[in-house]
Order: sequence, then structure tokens, then C-alpha cells
Amino acid sequence: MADDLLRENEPETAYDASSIEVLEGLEPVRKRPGMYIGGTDERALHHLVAEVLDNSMDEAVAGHANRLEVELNEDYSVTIRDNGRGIPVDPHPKFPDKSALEVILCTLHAGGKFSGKAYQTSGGLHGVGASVVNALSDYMRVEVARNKELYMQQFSRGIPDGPIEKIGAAPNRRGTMVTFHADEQIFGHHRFKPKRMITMVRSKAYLFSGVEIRWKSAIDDGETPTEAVFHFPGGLADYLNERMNGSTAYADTPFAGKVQFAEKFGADTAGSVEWAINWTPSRDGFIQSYCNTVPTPEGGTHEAGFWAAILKGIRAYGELVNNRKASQITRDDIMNGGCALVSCFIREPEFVGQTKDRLATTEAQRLVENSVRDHFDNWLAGNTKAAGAILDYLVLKSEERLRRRQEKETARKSATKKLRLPGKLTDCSATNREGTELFIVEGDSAGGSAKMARDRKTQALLPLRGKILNVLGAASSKIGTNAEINDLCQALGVGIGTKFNVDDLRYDKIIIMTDADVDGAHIAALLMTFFFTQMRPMIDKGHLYLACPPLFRLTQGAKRVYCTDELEKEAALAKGLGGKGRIDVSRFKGLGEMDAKDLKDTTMNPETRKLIRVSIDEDEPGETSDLVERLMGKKPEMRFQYIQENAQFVEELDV
Ligand SMILES: Nc1ncnc2c1ncn2[C@@H]1O[C@H](COP(=O)(O)OP(=O)(O)OP(=O)(O)O)[C@@H](O)[C@H]1O
Repeated sequence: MADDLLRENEPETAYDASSIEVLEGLEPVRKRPGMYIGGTDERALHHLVAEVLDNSMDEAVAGHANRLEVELNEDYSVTIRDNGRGIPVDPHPKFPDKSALEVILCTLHAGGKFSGKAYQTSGGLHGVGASVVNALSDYMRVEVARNKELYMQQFSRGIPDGPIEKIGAAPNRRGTMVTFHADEQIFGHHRFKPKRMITMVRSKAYLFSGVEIRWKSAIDDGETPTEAVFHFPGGLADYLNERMNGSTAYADTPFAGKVQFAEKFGADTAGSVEWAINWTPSRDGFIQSYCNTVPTPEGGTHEAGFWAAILKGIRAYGELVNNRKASQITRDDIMNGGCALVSCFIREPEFVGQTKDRLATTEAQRLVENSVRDHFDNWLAGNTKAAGAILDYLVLKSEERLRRRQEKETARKSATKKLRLPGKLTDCSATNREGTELFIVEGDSAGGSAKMARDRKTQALLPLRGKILNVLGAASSKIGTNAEINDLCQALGVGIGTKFNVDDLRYDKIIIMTDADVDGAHIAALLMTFFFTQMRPMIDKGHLYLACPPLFRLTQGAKRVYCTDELEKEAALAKGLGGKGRIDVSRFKGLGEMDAKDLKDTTMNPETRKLIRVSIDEDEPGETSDLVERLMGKKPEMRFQYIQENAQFVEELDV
């Protein structure tokens, strides 16, 4: 890439240290890495690559770079290089004795992407990524070629080894090169995996057809190429064809397109959307969405806009061809068998959390919906054969869905009549499963408040007395005769082990609601172990949840605030409640102490509560069973060994 000079005469003055704004200092990253990269497991580790790669992609999308290189080195360090403008190296106006580069890498919330001046649409926005990677790397080296000079600075665990140095001339080079080695103190035995990295690299190239990305790996896993070049002028349509992998599709070529928002909504609207979708009867559908090349696995407003456009388009087309059943098609039907890719670029996107799993920018919904809708109407009108086939398929799916619902309704009604439900179950009144919830609560007193706090229509309660049997330590005959477990199975309407059928579940969400103390955590762990070993599909299909009751209630006059932990409490006390007089702090010892209103507001009401969905790390399902066996299994020596190996971690959790 050295010989590739992009826009040689482009002035670099417009993007210099003054474009880099500072909002806050570094520090808490090493202490609480999870807050910044969502954990310390393998997924979090790979997130480091994403953060650095996203910065180079942002340069490319802004039109300053067209070539990137990603290399996994022999010592498992990673090098990412671009031919962009180079991170600014001049002294920072706020900290004249430091270069902008050092400020960026050693300060949280330092970046050039807050105001949209240096970048129009960028994946980065919090000014956190590069400094987080630096803080979590035991070694980091950044080289910047700018103005025909080569600069270099090295860091260990977020601290500079020395000031920035000019290490030579760079007549034919420009851009940034970052090499980092993830810190084993943070990530333990996890290592970068070539397969995971190449998938990420390849998808970036698909998402932005103006970039070529070279991949190299010194680690050969036997299945991933050690060298490759990715450049996809066909963009998402190419990617979709590859993802669908030869499955028969209703349209010969996907419905795909790209809209520059400025052309449709006026020059002030920066950004664009690109999409590709096709339907197939031979596999489940999927959607993969991105914003500014950052994957958004939990979707968000851009996805909502996209599906709205497709749904409205299909229904309108149905009306046009006099297919009256088209009006019963729902979003779920559209997604059934629909394989879709959506990638948008917008200015100042808002995400939920630093790992950016879900896009929250409301504007994106309108922009995407309006852009896609016109194109879709035209496409349907111009591809009548495919349009007819897709419409028929979706109508069929909607009919199947309606039939299934009816069957389930009657099944549930007769089941409620016939089923012998456990006496202590307080059932909900809804007759069909959709939207219903079963709270498994600890103790009878908690059950009392919960009974008053619940929504009778959709929320059912099952109080458990004491701790349930630890199924990992028990013989299977004992499991079958255990009274608490029998009650649980009856309430859920299912059998255990091989007899478990997830479709029989009588509720949509199963929510474990225990006290926020050690005993409560133990009961929750026992229940989760039980579900994990005996009713695993219930977790895989996302039915199991943990309620998050608060630990503290702060009151000041009429103002009330709930806090889930000590940290939140301290923060709330420091900030004040905005009322007058003394702040009273009460600590809930158990759910039973909370009055019904408190319990409803904080823990049960779907509008205001927090819930954690229990899931299994898809990448390491084996690790989960291994860990469950070690922690909950019969052999105390395994538990002891785990505690010894992870003592530091366990201690931290206790803080
Ligand atoms: N490869 C690069 N080329 C040019 N500038 C860069 C590069 N990498 C980082 N920067 C500059 O450093 C700033 C800080 O980067 P950092 O990754 O810390 O945060 P961000 O990308 O702004 O936001 P986020 O925390 O959401 O990733 C960027 O805003 C950009 O101005």
C-alpha cells in the first residue's frame, strides 16, 4: 500500500488536532472492561479488532482511504493499516504538551466524530474505541504517515512508553498503522481466531464497495486462507447471493438498491442506505443489518424502517392485483424466509451501548423506509413473476400462522381446563400464550406483593419454597419425584429432558425473580442449571429471563429513585434527586419487603422494568456446559479448582 497515494494534493490542514475534542479522562476501562467491550470473553476480544478496523473504515467511507490491511501476526498481535489521512499528530490545543494522537489513545471521549466536521457518517462516535483498545493491550504501536513524515508512539496498558517520535521520512506513504497485543491479564486464554477475523474483514469490504481490504494471517487454522484480497464492486447483492449459498429463491436476482439521502431528501441529509433481499422456501430467513459498517445484531430503527417499507409495499401490491388476503400479512410473515441485508450510513448515529448492537436514531427509520419503499413498488411492478410468487408465499405463511394461532388457542383453553395445575400457581387470565409471563418467585411473602403488582391478564406467579433440587447432583429418578420440580413442570405445561417440547410451554416468558442477595442468586443459579440441563431449547429460543429487582430506594420528599447496586446508589446520591431535604436510603433485604407499587414499577411492569435474557454464548456452547458442570456438578473438587483459578475474578464480583 506504500505506493498508493490517495488524493495527493488534498489539504490535510482541515483535519488536524483542533478537530479532536476531549470530553473526559481514561481510567475505568481496565477496571470494568465489560462496560466498554461487553465482557472479557472471545467475542469481546474480537471487538478490539472491530474498534480499530472501524476507525480505518470510517476514513474510507469519508473518502480518504481506499485500501486497508488487516494482519494477524505470529504472536497473536494484530496490525491494521489504512491509507487515510493519518491520526493527527500535532499538539492538541487543550493539552499543548501532548500530541493529538496521544490524547486520542490515552483519553476516553477524545475524537473527531462528535461534530460531523471531520467525518460525515462514521461508525465511531463516542471517541472511546481506540483508547479502550489501548487500555486493554499490553502493547500497542501506532505509526502515522502524514505530510511525508513518519511518526511513531508506543504504549503499554494505555500508558505511553515515551512521547511521539518522528522516525523518518514517508515520501510515498500516508495513513495510520496500529499494532496491538491484547492483554492476557484481561482476556486470559482467549486468542484471536482467523476465521472470526476474516468474516469481519470480508463483511466490511461488502459493505463499502469503495474499499479493498487485504487479509493476512501468520496463524494457519487449516480452514481459513492465510492471504486474501476483498473487493466487492457489486456490494450487498453479491454478499446476499453468497450468504444464500445457492438456496432456491423466489426472485432470480435479489431486490437490491442504494439511495443517497441527499438526492431524495435534500442536500442537508447526509448518508445513504443500501439493501438486498430475497425470499426462499428452503431455509429460515435472516436479516443482517449495519450502520456505518458497524454490525447491529439487535437491529434497531434502520431495520424497522426497512421491514415497514417491505410490508407496506407487499400489501399495496396485493391490493393492486386484487389479492385480498395480502392485508393479513404481518411483519413476522415477511421475515419468514426473507433473507435480507441492510446497511445504512447516517450522521451521528445513536446506538444502545458502546458495543453498538442496536441502532437507536429515530430519523433512520423514516429515511430508510421512504428510500426503500419507492424502489420496492417499482421493483414489484417490473418483476411481476417474482412479485406474484413472493406474494403467494407470504399469503401462505400468514394463513399457516393464523391456523397455528387458532390451534394453540383452543389447545391452551382445553389444557387449562383439563390440566391439573399446581395449587400454588396464580395463573393469568389470557387464554393464548402470546405475551404471557410466568414469574418464578422466591418464598410466599414475595408472592404476596407480586400478586398485587402483577397484571392479571398476562402475568402468572409460581412461588417456590426454599431451594429447588440441584439437578446436576441428583439421580434422574429423584428429579422426577421432586415436588418443587413437578410443580414447575406442571405450571409450564412441559416434560423434562427428552420429553421437553418447547412448543408446549404455556407462557412466552419465564422470569426468575429472586431477592438481590446471595441466597437469591443461588436459587436463580439452581433454576438456571435445571433449565439448562432439562429444558435447553427454552433458553435457546429466548424464553428464559432474570428479573432485576433493585437493592436500594432513595426518597426525598415525593421524589423516589431505585438503584440496582451500590455504584448506582452512590452515583444517584452524588447527583441528588432534585427534591428538598434529606435523602432517605432504604435497602431492600428481600422482595417481600417491597410494597406492591415498588415491585411493580421496578421489576414487573414491562414498561419500566429491567429484564436480562438468559442466553448461551453461541460461539462457545461447550464452554457453558463445562462451566455449569464445574460450578453446579457433583464434584466439589472441580468447584474448588475453579475458585482457585478464578479467585481474582470472583473477588471482583463481590465488590
Ligand atoms: N485510522 C484513523 N485515521 C484517522 N483518524 C483516526 C483513525 N483512528 C482514529 N482516528 C481519530 O481518532 C479519534 C478517536 O478514535 P476512537 O476510536 O477513540 O473513537 P471514535 O472512533 O471517535 O468513536 P468510538 O468510540 O465510537 O469508536 C477518531 O474520532 C478519529 O478522529
